[in-house]
Amino acid sequence: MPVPTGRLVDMAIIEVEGLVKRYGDHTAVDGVGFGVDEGEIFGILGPNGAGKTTTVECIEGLRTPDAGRISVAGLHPRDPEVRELLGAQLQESEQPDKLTVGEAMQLYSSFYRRPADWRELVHTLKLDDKTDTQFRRLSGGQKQRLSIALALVGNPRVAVLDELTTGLDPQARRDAWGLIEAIRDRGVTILMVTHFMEEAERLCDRIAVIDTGRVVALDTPAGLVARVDDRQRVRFRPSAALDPAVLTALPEVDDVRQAGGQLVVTGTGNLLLAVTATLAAQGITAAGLRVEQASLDDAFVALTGRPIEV
Ligand SMILES: Nc1ncnc2c1ncn2[C@@H]1O[C@H](COP(=O)(O)OP(=O)(O)OP(=O)(O)O)[C@@H](O)[C@H]1O
Repeated sequence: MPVPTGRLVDMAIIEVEGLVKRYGDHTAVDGVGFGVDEGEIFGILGPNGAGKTTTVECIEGLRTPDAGRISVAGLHPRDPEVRELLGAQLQESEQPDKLTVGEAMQLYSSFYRRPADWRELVHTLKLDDKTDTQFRRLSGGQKQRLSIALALVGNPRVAVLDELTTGLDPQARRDAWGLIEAIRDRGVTILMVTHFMEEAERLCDRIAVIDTGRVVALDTPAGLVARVDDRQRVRFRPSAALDPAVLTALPEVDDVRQAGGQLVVTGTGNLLLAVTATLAAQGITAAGLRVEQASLDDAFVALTGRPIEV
């Protein structure tokens, strides 16, 4: 009898097939499927309300799917063993106000058979000097770091991070990215939910783009961008007010966005010529005109028909 091969059989630590979850009449997750390989950082990227959190909550065993199949290391999400091998950082992870960092770490350690050394984790997450600090006195970045430490205290094989960097300032976000990479380097597989393109592009080995409850693409960041390789972006400051409809009417143009005082026009073909000719016909000059290559943002627009909204 042939031995089954292929990534899903050999390597996927999380397998999701045909996942459906409804809330009343609303189908929040509509047939989602993907496999997460051991050791990778796998991103679920999509706009607000796309069904990302619902998907990961089903994987974490927190919600019961209406249809489909999920396995975590070959186990059902509700299998008690999954609690030992999957560490979840929840989107809004609050702790009792008066609980200190050290108390929270000790409490969560007690839930697991083989907990990590919590003091070492606190050190890795740069919370050493906060072990006696109450939760309510932590900054936003410190609370986020504590939530990662709590997700890792059970020594999981898989960490699920949901919108970990939302609400953080740019420096704290970059620090969190470094931490996520450090966690992966410890051999932990990471499933992360994000709606930040830059974050997905920088961290993820592969990304499932989810829109209105469906996976619209699954690829490496470079693979997603390559799908829209012929796409370009023209950026400029118009010398006078310009109705974006004049540009969106052009066959070369897919999207026009205002970014500060600039217009950002995305499209294909001879986009630059089409835009500059239209501006000239309107008697408008374009200051600081730049042409840029496709990015993950463009791939997202191409895949979903609209920019991601944060
Ligand atoms: N408990 C619930 N009851 C009813 N509707 C819900 C519930 N949880 C989520 N929804 C709806 O299901 C859809 C998907 O929500 P979900 O939180 O999974 O999306 P998301 O992609 O994670 O978005 P966000 O980034 O805003 O968290 C949304 O329309 C949301 O309003």
